[in-house]
Amino acid sequence: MNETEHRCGWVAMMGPPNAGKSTMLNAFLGQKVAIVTPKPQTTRHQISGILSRPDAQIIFMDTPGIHQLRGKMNKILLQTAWQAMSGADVIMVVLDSDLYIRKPEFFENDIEPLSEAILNETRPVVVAVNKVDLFRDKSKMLPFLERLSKLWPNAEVFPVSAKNADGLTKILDHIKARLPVSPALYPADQLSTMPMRFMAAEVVREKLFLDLRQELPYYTAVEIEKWEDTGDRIIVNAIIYVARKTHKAMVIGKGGLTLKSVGTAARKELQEMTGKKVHLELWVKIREGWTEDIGFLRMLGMSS
Ligand SMILES: Nc1nc2c(ncn2[C@@H]2O[C@H](COP(=O)(O)OP(=O)(O)OP(=O)(O)O)[C@@H](O)[C@H]2O)c(=O)[nH]1
Repeated sequence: MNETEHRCGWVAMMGPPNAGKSTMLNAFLGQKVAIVTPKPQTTRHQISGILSRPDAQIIFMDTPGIHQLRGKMNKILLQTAWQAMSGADVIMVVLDSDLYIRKPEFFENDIEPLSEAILNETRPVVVAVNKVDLFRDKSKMLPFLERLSKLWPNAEVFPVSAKNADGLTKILDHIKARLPVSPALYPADQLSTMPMRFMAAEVVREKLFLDLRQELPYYTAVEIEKWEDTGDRIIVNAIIYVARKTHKAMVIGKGGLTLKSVGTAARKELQEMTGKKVHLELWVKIREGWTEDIGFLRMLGMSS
């Protein structure tokens, strides 16, 4: 192949919480690099997933959902998303078509923070209208697709299902053609720029989100205190931070059952990811008001 034809660049995946950005990133890569839960706003970090093909390397930045919530942590999450956008060659907006077709009145408010920035964008913009698997009658989507093309005439719109990996090849081909001609920035076998230690914290956090009820998971954070690879075994100590005393009891659960279930699920997944036996110890610590503590949020890697 002609070396000069190789393309490489950055794609920022933007959009409201719960649109399916993380699911789509994992589907593009055919492997899990971002956590997925049914709860909105689980992505706290900018996760880079790297897709390497003989003729191109696409580096995806999965961003925390763009929304209008308050609080220091949310402010930092928003900054992360805007930062990703500023460094991208292609902007990709992911939207939950099911939500906006059922509740069109939500659309304007949800995309308000993005709307003008996208309209004024001079770089290529791709809109992935996700979750189309939820429609048997695809004609129901037409008014929403029309609304989008009027709102952002500069964008290319693609109906897709991240869950069924439907329509993703078309988007990838479209993106690839719009990246700068450049050699690959990362080795072809590297899937993410995030170290395994970080992935481990994300896996524990995903299991907390899946096991805990209501708002509680939003007030938990995970720090990997120890990550020791002994060759055939990995020893991991993780601290789960909670914001209140009562939360600690809930995370541990009756007779320690909740924490045990989180630990078992996380250990299994880490074993699959690393191909090694994993010994995982979880500790729960109270750190009151951590979501408003900038120094602590930085320590967790939530701010650059
Ligand atoms: N039916 C259907 N569900 C999907 C699809 N893509 C994602 N989901 C579901 O939507 C929910 C949110 O998916 P995520 O991938 O975590 O969404 P996100 O945009 O990364 O969410 P944030 O962390 O809030 O930014 C999960 O329950 C997914 O299983 C899809 O194509 N079809």
